[in-house]
Amino acid sequence: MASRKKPIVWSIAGSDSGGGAGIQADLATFHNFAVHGCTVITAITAQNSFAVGHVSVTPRRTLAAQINALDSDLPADVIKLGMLADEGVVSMVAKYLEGYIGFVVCDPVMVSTSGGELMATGVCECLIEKLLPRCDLLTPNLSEAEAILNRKIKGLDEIERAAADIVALGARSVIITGGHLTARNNERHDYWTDGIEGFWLSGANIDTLNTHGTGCTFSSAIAAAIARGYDLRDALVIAKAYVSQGLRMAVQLGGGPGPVAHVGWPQRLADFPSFSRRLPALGPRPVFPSCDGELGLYPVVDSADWIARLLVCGVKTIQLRVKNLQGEALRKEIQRAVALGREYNARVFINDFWKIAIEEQAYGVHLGQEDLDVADIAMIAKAGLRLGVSTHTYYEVARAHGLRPSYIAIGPVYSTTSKQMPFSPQGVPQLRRWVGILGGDYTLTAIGGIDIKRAKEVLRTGVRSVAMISAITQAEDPEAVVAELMALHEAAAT
Ligand SMILES: Cc1ncc(COP(=O)(O)OP(=O)(O)O)c(N)n1
Ligand SMILES: Cc1ncsc1CCOP(=O)(O)O
Repeated sequence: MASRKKPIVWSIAGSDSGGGAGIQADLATFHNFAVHGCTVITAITAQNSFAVGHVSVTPRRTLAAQINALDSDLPADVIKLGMLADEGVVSMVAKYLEGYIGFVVCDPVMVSTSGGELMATGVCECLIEKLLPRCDLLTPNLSEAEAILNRKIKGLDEIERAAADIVALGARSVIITGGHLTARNNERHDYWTDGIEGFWLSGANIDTLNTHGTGCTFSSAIAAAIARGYDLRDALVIAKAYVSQGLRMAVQLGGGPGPVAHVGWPQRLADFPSFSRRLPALGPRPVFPSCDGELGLYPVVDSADWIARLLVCGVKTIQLRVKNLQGEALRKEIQRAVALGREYNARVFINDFWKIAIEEQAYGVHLGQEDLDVADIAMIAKAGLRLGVSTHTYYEVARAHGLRPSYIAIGPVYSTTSKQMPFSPQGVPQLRRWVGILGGDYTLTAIGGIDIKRAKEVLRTGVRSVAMISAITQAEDPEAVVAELMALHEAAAT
């Protein structure tokens, strides 16, 4: 028998006869994420787009039989919890989870979009006491967060406190979704925290009445992405993009709010959220100048001598990436690099040292994700420097997108020996996907393990720039390699 490769996700939730939410939305989502969905149906609801007419909670024996049937044959990689209806269901699920070691996402479903009660009174306390401590992630909307905390949350400014308080009740982490909170800068903002770290995901404010199944779809998309091996932060970004896409494409099917659409992996940048550590300020973001066209071949080198050597060859984009100089020696190296850039009319980016780059009026700076924690981004923009940002994952792209930089670097495409990397190579298919999502809005460059042979396949993805260290700096004849690489870039551009 073939071994199983497809991850299994269970949905323990209620059936929505209208097909827009509950188990039905979860299975549609699992299908789009190419995971196998198993179901434990906690209740049968008779509902349409107007109202929940009837709720029949699954008898205990039937509930237990479903769990046992799956547990013995189709064990879950991830479990998603939705409508848990009453205390008996919550208790039985909590008991099962005591022995379960996988990831648990809980959407604390309380009220349907049409206003119908989906959780009996008093069950919330039971959920907090018995289930919260076993939830890796809770995904309440505003009213669910208020019910859990038993207090009103008065707006975006109170969300961080509320999320921390929910974590203090026992959940490992929480994301409060912002669909019912006021929009800011025409975006909706979700906040995640595990009580130590926190971040905001801000996505387009989509004006639609067809929001039925949003919470179910969001939580099941997170569960599916985790089962597919994504880190939680990536899973949140992907799931938010999936829901935004679903809201944008949703159509009204009955007389009331229509269901969120389930139309595959998100593809459009407009659906992707941006990621930021703080709630985005009101008003416009800092603006960075463009790179004046495609970057082309982009050597990353560790000295001004290398810059001089490669600019003579006609290279038009280059980065000074110095790791072993400081003080006056560092400043002198940067000054020389900037002067060479002016002399050869080339784009010289300075890695890491953004303050000196500003003082020396460099063409641009390149920052990694850790640098973003400490750099004064507004100051770089105000000084008129270009900004390039490294990205390795979905959430890092979401973070870069929040800054609207001059270019985004995507890597590592292949494994690299030039830098210790906590990330697996993204591969050419994922690079192609990034080109599809980002290419219309951002100047891009691909980096990591690329040599002449690989550059051909990398350029075939549509990316118009390849950044490299070792293939150039460790070549026997760097000038010849650069000439060949520049020719490849030119051919790809025509
Ligand atoms: C074009 C380009 N892409 C990525 C990087 C990596 O930058 P960073 O993440 O800051 O890591 P270090 O270069 O500092 O090791 C880069 N330098 N250039
Ligand atoms: C700095 C950096 N960031 C992502 S991959 C990488 C190293 C690229 O070096 P090489 O081209 O030698 O693989």
